[in-house]
Amino acid sequence: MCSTENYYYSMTKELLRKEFLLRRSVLKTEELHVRNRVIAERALLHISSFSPTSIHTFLPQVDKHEINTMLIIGEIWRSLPNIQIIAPRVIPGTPTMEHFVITPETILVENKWGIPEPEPITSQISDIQEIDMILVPLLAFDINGFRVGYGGGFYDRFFPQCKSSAIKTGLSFFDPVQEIENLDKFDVALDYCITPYQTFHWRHSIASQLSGDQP
Ligand SMILES: Nc1nc2c(c(=O)[nH]1)N(C=O)[C@@H](CNc1ccc(C(=O)N[C@@H](CCC(=O)O)C(=O)O)cc1)CN2
Ligand SMILES: Nc1ncnc2c1ncn2[C@@H]1O[C@H](COP(=O)(O)OP(=O)(O)OP(=O)(O)O)[C@@H](O)[C@H]1O
Repeated sequence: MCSTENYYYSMTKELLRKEFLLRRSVLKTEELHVRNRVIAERALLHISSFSPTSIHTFLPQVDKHEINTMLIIGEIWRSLPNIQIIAPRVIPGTPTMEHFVITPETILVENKWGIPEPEPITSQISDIQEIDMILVPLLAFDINGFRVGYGGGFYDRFFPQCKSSAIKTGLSFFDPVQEIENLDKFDVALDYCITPYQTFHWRHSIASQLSGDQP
């Protein structure tokens, strides 16, 4: 796919949230379908290239036009069954997530924002130190790998709990912006970001871009 939507500007997190929530909300069903499919294909190639044993992923709010990670999860369950999938649950009233192993049998319940989460009593709690790769939700990201989410700070609290070798891979329907103006000391940069157009890579803090065909 080719992008005609490059954003060469610098904005605050608050403005980026508004702008990219809007851009996401106006994507038509067919466009969402195509972008989701291409991102899932790229993500599966990316995953295969690292042979992780354990992947953490958000569970999507598809009606809010989040990236449909169920396409990725379903394919892993079908063709890479040895990979353990872990999904988060927000501990109500806190800025913290807990994390559960999910299988096709896992009972999911919606939290107060409508986000599907593993039911905590019947699901198996996971060991965060086992996670090899994290598929990270975002609204916008910049060319240095910093991201903007819904503003809860959940992922910036979660990343330092993970082992340092865990690969943080963002998923985005859109290209990066030039700069997020108001980063703070808690912001943790991504290692990779997969868009429908290319896979960005910042491992070892060298901002580089892989060509479109590479995982
Ligand atoms: N699918 C999914 N799961 C995820 C995340 C995500 O981005 N996507 N999160 C990523 O961190 C965490 C949830 N983060 C959230 C942070 C703030 C608000 C929030 O403040 N919501 C507003 C309403 C937002 C709206 O619907 O426009 C509110 O409660 O007023 C919601 C979720 C954990 N699980
Ligand atoms: N590890 C942390 N310890 C304390 N405060 C934190 C930490 N991480 C983030 N915060 C604070 O949480 C608030 C929200 O952070 P930010 O705006 O970066 O959220 P976000 O990355 O958009 O949200 P999310 O990670 O949930 O998608 C900010 O005030 C930030 O300083």
